[in-house]
Amino acid sequence: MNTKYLDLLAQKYDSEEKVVTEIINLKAILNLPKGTEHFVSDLHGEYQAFQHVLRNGSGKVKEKITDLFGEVLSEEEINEFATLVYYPEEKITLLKNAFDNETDLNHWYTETIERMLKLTSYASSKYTRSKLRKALPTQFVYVIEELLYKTDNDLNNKEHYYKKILQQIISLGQADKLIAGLAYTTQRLVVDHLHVVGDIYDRGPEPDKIMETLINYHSVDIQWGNHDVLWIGAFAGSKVCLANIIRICARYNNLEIIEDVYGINLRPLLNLAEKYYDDNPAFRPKVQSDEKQSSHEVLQSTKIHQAIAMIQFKLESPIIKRRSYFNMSERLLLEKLDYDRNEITIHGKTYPLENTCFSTINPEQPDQLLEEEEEVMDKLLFSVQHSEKLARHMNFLMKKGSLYLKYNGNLLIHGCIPLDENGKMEAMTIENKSYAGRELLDVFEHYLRHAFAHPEETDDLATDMVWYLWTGEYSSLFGKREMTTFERYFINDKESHKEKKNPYYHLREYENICRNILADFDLNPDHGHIINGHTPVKEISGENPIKASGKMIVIDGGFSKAYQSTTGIAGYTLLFNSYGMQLVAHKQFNSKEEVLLNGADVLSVKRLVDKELERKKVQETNVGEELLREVHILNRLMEYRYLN
Ligand SMILES: O=P(O)(O)OC[C@H]1O[C@](O)(COP(=O)(O)O)[C@@H](O)[C@@H]1O
Ligand SMILES: [Mn+2]
Repeated sequence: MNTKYLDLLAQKYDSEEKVVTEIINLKAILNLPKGTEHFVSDLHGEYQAFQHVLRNGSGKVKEKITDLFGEVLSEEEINEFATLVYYPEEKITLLKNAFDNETDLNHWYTETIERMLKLTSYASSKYTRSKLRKALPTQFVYVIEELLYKTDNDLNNKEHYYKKILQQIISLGQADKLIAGLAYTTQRLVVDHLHVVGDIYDRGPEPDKIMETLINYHSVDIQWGNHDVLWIGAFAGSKVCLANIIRICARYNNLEIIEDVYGINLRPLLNLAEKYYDDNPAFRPKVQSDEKQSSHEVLQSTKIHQAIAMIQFKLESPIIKRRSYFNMSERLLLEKLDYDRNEITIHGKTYPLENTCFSTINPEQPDQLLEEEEEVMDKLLFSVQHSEKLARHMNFLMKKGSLYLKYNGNLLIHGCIPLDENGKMEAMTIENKSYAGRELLDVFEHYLRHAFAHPEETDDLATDMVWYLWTGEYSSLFGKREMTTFERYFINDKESHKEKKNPYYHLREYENICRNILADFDLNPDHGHIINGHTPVKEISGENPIKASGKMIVIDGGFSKAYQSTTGIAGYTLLFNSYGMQLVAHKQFNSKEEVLLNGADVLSVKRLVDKELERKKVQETNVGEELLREVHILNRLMEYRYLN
């Protein structure tokens, strides 16, 4: 090892004692039980529901409360206490209003703080003291540690002292803050690390708030979903991705995200939309917002929706033409369209067109943008690339995100590994080289990162490739043969709307298929699992989220309200702690207010996916490997510096 490096390290560990202490500390950590990983996916802008799942740790918080107080508290009291841990500020306000004298309130404070301390202590029992300290509210660290680490012996001698501390906290008006601080500490301790298996953006109203939550979260990684790369693509300079995100926002009545949240000026687009489009039932927003929306506003969205959809279709053409290996010529729909007869032939079948809005199309050159359309897109792209908030969110997605992740022996991926009917990994030829499986995903990620690093390039291969990830047949994020957006707007026959899934989606039921995939990623097929999001699990029709004898777990969180009627539940999340994996099914989340008032928890069944024969320790994890490397280096430092 480079002695320069060791000299540098010696500046931090400038005495034998310091090195020894750190080695002992790290080795001890290696023997602690592994921390709990929490997996969620397909959040789709549903910030409130996501918050709830984070705050209750997919049921772990209540489980700990029940372990501790199951004998002494009634179910109702447990629910109430759990709600206090989830939403401390709001719940304290509600509860406080119910007291009519100070003595009762103070009694409640004392009892609650004592319970909270017990809970924090229990939730931290598998961590080091130093880790707990980092999770404590900074202004109370000293006080809490005094209260937490009292032993029975201390109690004999210092009972009065402890009582005094509590009384002081209450009389100084600090009790609310302390309770809330302990509640958040517990939430944080219950989940050590969060995995977001894709699709933070689109459909729901508050993806930006989810991003803020993730930015502030103590430990997280993200596997990009197809919707996330669409946003990354837009920011990286892809106009067709940009047209798509605006189209989806218009479709789901979420244009405020573009305009108010990210500060992107939609005025030029609106002007264009007002000029060329009128009402059109196929383009009215799919979801009406809760607040009363004026019919004028709905009409505006409907017009914008058409304007941006037509721009999108036009922008697809040149990419399909310049990238023959995308194999998408069947999608050159504007050119196949018979404008006189108002019909189109797709895959050999001719369909009449409904609800058309082709007033900006020149049938001779259907993919040509009007000058005005071009101008609008230039302005939009400028605005997108200069949104400070969007830049922050996209940078975070890039920093914490990847197309797939190998973590503690498992493979996390939003969509799929493209397979043929025989289970062989499908190869895609890019610039005369062919790639499949892990190699293909690595190439995709390489292009995506390149596109992001070069936002000024709008028509290069890397930028086109981001769009391919959204919609191409060999995309590991899309996982379908083609996207029938055009058909769903303009063709009545539902047969034409079907999107054929990659064979992966039926082959992933088989254990040998999953084993092959794990092996392709250099993971141990005996121990590893594949964890997918992307496709809602239709519990209603008996679909099992655990497939291939437990090798495959599909956790589409089902947060998206628009999809809940097809799944029958709100969705699944996954927990992986030292004892094994648990799949948690969530019932529909209605509102925070309902939880606050009725203590109703949305959680239900748990299914054991895998039970560790022996409790898994930190040393068997990714983090453990890191720590072992550190120990190795410190040992070298010890020999080099202090043992000679
Ligand atoms: O429900 P909508 O808005 O029509 O969207 C459907 C489109 O969304 C997709 O399902 C992709 O989104 P998901 O990743 O959430 O499945 C496309 O395959 C499909 O064309
Ligand atoms: Mn998806």
